[in-house]
Parts: sequence; structure tokens; C-alpha cells
Amino acid sequence: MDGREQDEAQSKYSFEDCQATADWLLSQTAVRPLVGIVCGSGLGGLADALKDQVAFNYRDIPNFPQSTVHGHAGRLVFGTLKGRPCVCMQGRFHLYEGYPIQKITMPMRIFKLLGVETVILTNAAGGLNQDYKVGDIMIIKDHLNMPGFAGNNPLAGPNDERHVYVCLFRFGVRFPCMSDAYDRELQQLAFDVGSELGFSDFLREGVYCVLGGPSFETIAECRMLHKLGADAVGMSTVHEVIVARHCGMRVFALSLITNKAVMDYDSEEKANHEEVLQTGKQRAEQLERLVSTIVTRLEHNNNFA
Ligand SMILES: O=P(O)(O)O[C@H]1O[C@H](CO)[C@@H](O)[C@H]1O
Ligand code: HPA
Repeated sequence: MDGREQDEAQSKYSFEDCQATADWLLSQTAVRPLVGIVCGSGLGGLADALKDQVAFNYRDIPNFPQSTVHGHAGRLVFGTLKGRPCVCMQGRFHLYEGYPIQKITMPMRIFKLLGVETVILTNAAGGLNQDYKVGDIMIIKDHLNMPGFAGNNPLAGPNDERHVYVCLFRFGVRFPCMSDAYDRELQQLAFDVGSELGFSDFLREGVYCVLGGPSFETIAECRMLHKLGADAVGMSTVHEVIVARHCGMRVFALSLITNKAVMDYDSEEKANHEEVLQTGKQRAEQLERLVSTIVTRLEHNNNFA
């Protein structure tokens, strides 16, 4: 995209568009969520844990994109997790679906306008770290934003300063800090909760690398990403994290290691989406317990970026 196209893309998902969507949702449900959850590939079962659900198909929500990927149901579910008001995206959007990066991250701004303080993102990812096993859950402590290196950042384009000054930092500053993107207290909380639940054997922490997809990586690419410091690779999450931090929400993210990245020319293994969904099913229950227990321990957040 050139500069003009980026400006156009950005202006299509303006503050007013996001506000209209948020207002519509708030008029349809009495739930006032403090926690926003994004379900990764095959991990949509998390939304089913919500009580007293009010659910919307993405196609019925004004200005909302549509899910096109198998394993992403395309529903926005409001409800409570052990009494805490939450909103859950049962299905997310990816760059490779052909949406502008501003559109795939728009739900984060809608979360913010709904009153969400903490965002919990999950994803399915390939394990680059040789110590990782399929089924491990990696708490994300940092990221490598490969599309960002090429200039594809969801914050590219005009930054609507009006809202920084007039609307109490609703969106955010031109140059947001990312060295504190993943909340350290929440990472510690996740380790504590994981240990209480007996999950320590498969709980890890590491660096997630986002690529554009949809093709899986070559062997040379996996080796390079590992050398660069990535522990897991996927095609999502980072763009959402950047936008969530830009507008001052606290972020916690986890990757389910659904497959081992192929690093060896002698290997017969081949990455495939069916394996990704299958591993999701196997760990679904533990992932759900981990996330819902973390949610019950969250404190109110006033951490504006
Ligand atoms: O990141 P989530 O949405 O979990 O999906 C992951 O799974 C798909 C590949 O199987 C890709 O979309 C990758 O990003
Ligand atoms: O190996 C992978 N690579 C990229 N994205 C993925 N999502 C799940 N597994 C993978």
C-alpha cells in the first residue's frame, strides 16, 4: 500500500465508525465487559464457557469484518466468566484474508469503546524452540513483527490526535512504546495460576513471531526465525496487541504450540491446518481453565499507555 492508500484505509475505520459499532453493541446487551478475549484457531471453545451469553454473528454487527477461516466461528459473545463481565471474539481476522491491517485490528478499538480494560489473546502457533512440545502453552513475553518491518503496521496512516487530547486518550499517541506490550504482572499471574492448576509441565514463556501467511514457512525461514530469537511462529495476534496497547488496554497473550515447525531437511513432517485444529481440541479444556482462572484474579486496570 502506498501512503495515499494507507490514509484511505485508516480513514475507513475511523473513531466515528468504531464508536457507531460500539454504541450499537451497547444498545443490544446489558453486559459491560472489562475483559476482552480473542480466540485463536480451534480455540473458540473458550467462548462457550461464558455464562448468560448474548451472542452476535459478525455479519449482523455494523462495520464488522467477516471470518473466513475454518476454526474461526465468527461470533462476538458477551457474558460472564465466574461473574466477571467479558466479551469474546470467537474467531479473529488475519492479514492473509485480504483485509487491510486497520480492519483486522478494528475490534480492539471497539473493545476499548465498550469499556474493556484487559485483553487476553490466544493463538495457535508452530514451535521453533527445540525444547517445546506439541500441546505446550507459551505465555508470550515479546514479539517480532515481520510485516511491521516491511511497513505494514496497523497504526500507519494518520493518527487522530483529536481523540488523544479531546477524548481522554481513547485511542493513543503517534509513537506508542512496545517494550512493555505484554503485561509482566499478568505473565506472573498466569504462571502462578498454571502452577496451582498443575499445568507447569506444559507452560512456557517465549517470543512470538508474526508472518503474513497464509503459506506455512520454509525450512530456511524457520531456521532464520529461530536464530532471530523467536520461539513460536504464527500469522496473528501482534497487530491486535499493537492496537490494544495504543489505546491503553492491558495485554496478556498465549500461544498453543499446535505443531513443531519443520527445521530439518530429513523431516517428513508437514505443517497443516488440520493438525493445528486437532491440537486445539486436545488442549481446549486446560486452556479454558487457565484463562477463566486468570480472569477471576484480574484487578481493575488504569494502565494507560
Ligand atoms: O493465529 P490463529 O488465529 O490462532 O491461527 C493460526 O492458525 C492458522 C494456521 O493453521 C493461522 O491463521 C495461524 O495464525
Ligand atoms: O507452524 C505454523 N506457522 C505459522 N502459523 C501457524 N499457526 C499454527 N501453526 C503455525
